[in-house]
Amino acid sequence: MLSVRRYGSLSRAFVFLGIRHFSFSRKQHLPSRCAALLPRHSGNPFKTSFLVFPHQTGNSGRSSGIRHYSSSSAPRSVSLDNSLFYPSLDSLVDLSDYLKNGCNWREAPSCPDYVGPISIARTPDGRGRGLYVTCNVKAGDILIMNNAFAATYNDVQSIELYAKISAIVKQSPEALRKFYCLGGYDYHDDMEVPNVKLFDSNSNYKESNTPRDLQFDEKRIMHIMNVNSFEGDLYSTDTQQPATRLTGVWFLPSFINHSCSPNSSRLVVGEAMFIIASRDIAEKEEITISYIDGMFPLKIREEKLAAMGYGFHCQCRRCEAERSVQSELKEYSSQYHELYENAALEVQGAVTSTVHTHIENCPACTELSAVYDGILGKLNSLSSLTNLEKQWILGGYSSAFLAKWLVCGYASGFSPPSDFATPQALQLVEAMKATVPGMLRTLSFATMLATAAQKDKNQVFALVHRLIQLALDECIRVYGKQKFDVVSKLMEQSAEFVPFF
Ligand SMILES: C[S@@+](CC[C@H](N)C(=O)[O-])C[C@H]1O[C@@H](n2cnc3c(N)ncnc32)[C@H](O)[C@@H]1O
Repeated sequence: MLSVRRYGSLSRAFVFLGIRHFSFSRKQHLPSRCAALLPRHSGNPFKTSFLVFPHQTGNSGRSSGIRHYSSSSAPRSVSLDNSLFYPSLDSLVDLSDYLKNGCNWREAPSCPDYVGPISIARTPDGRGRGLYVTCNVKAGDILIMNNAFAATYNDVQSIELYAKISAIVKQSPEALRKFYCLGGYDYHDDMEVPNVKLFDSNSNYKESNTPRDLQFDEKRIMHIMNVNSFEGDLYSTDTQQPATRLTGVWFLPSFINHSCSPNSSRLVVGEAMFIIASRDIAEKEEITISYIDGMFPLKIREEKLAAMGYGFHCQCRRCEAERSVQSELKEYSSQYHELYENAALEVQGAVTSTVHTHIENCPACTELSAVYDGILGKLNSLSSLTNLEKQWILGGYSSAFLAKWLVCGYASGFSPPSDFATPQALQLVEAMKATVPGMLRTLSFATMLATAAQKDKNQVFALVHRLIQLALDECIRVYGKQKFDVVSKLMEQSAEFVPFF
């Protein structure tokens, strides 16, 4: 079955095909969500037999930005960066079978707790405490594997979660002590910075000055739970089964602050949360995750964060850069805002329909595509922004491109492929990776493009190669470094996911 979720008052439809992957975010406490089931699409035309990798000889064609490829400049043979495939997790836990078999949460392996090179420290700018890396780490490195302190299933109101937490902390002063370390009560007053080892079950760390006589305080516990819980959907490989919603509190991930251009991603395996570096992170840099789906323009991101009830105004570099040109982008931002929901419904219709939907019947997708072209032109003319800042803004408008691209793709059965794997599409993959790395949506888009491009013998080789590299690279940012056969299977599976929702 294809499950469709409507997202609170914004009525945004979220469609997942394949029912294999999960989405996981900070728990949203304000609007309630309901789930509905729709008939399953008769088949995914994007799913194809998977990529043949180019010969691994000669020079790498890896390039750093948005490029135009001409057949004369295209290298005829390339090598792939083998470091993308090395398994660094093997000694801790082997996720290979779980990942290759479609991430069925009911078959998730048990994962040990693991605390990587991290420390907790106060942020310099009033965001409370944060997590920092204590050495340079590489994209794909696992920073944390943390089993849930408490977790519940399909517990929309978190009533069971509260009961579970209460029972644990009433029984164990140690658990109460750790729980009270999380922010959420008397928040900005003399907030303690606990030693990270307190949360490392593999450490013998003992506190020298353990606070005494901590009292069970219902309000405080509820508040901490609300500020720190995550929720998301888990899927089984039985496509008739609706998603199961997991809600829980994980200690160390609770110290991670939000950024709209984060450097880490989350992966949930059973009840264990993995925090994976989704970029290279330098020693002493703060670890950040996105509490929301960050692939939206500023105004929508602000709305989403406000809806979560945290009450903070994001001042990350991406938000500040976008605010600095808000007046120049206003027209596009408002049009995007107006059109997005209808475009989402049109894409949803195209994906679920058993007959091909034509783009002429999708006015919102068509108009949104013009908004994308407009924003692209505007960004090119803005000299006050760096290339990276432009990519951040473009990444936020990615759905404006993807809506029409997907409808046309579904209508044509993805033929001829050269129509779809264009330098402009590649440019967007690069922007999405630069904006929120480690997103399944980007992996899926890059994989579809690479698969399509590869089918066309006339396609410029450098473009195909670059797309494959981007997809491989995104795969380790979503799932951590895995063996080559696992990465290959994950990429194949990712093509079943609709890269829009
Ligand atoms: C899950 S906690 C993160 C850890 C928290 N800083 C602490 O010291 O416990 C979420 C809270 O951190 C703060 N926070 C997280 N990201 C922020 C950001 N980008 N800007 C301002 N405050 C932020 C907000 O107060 C939010 O309610």
